[in-house]
Amino acid sequence: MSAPAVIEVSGLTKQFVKDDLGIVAVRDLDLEIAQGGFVTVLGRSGCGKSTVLNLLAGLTTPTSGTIAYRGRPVAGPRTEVGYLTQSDTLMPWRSVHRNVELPLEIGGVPAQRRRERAAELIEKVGLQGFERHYPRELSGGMRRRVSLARMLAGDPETLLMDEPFGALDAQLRAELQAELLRLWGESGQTVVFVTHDIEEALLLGDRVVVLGRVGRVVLDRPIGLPRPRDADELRVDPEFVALHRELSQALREGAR
Ligand SMILES: Nc1ncnc2c1ncn2[C@@H]1O[C@H](COP(=O)(O)OP(=O)(O)OP(=O)(O)O)[C@@H](O)[C@H]1O
Repeated sequence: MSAPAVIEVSGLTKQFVKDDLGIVAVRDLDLEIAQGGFVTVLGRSGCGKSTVLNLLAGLTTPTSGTIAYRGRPVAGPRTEVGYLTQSDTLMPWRSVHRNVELPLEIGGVPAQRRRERAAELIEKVGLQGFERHYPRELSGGMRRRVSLARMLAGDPETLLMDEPFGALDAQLRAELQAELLRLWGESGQTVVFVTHDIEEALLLGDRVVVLGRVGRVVLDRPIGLPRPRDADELRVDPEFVALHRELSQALREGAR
């Protein structure tokens, strides 16, 4: 039996108004995200990926269409859903440690447990030694990692991630991808991961949804590559090469 849908999107349209002109960012999108899946959403810049995630997170409302989370209409942000946005949302007046602790503080977790959990997560994202630094004292990549740790601190059942590793160097990206997969494998969390990188989409996802202009689904296919997936080995794997070609073709088609 297939896993129940956590997110169900139907006929989703989002139009922005700028200088009296309507800009359609997403038109008539249908999408179901099954519980426990790792879905990568692949698309070129401007195709509406962030808009879709903002809508799924309940940060903006659809112009038309519906979004349901576990069968209930999405009416705003919810604690079960963690969202790692493209832009930096760390609190500048809080140290790394205090930023990571924030969701635990909001959740009423006692101070001692909070400290331990935050320390664990800071280590996981490779930032031990920087606990007392402030966001302005960190590189862009380090700030992304703090944001990742903060999101994980809330222990959300669903993770929405908008190009979380795009700004990182290749080595660190590979390490955090592996860490994310490990966490996902252990937790049964549902992940919707936006990227414009074909290789990343294939390394991570058990399903890839390719979006074209205005969020049109150009391709939606399961990825059966065995795990763990090693980038160096995959690059010479005929199945991976064929998938890479298929996604590349879909991206081109989506741009039309
Ligand atoms: N607040 C807004 N007001 C007006 N137009 C917007 C707004 N947000 C997004 N858009 C427009 O909607 C379209 C989709 O933008 P979106 O940020 O969702 O794309 P994206 O696929 O995430 O791009 P990227 O990969 O570059 O982040 C773009 O044409 C963008 O200009």
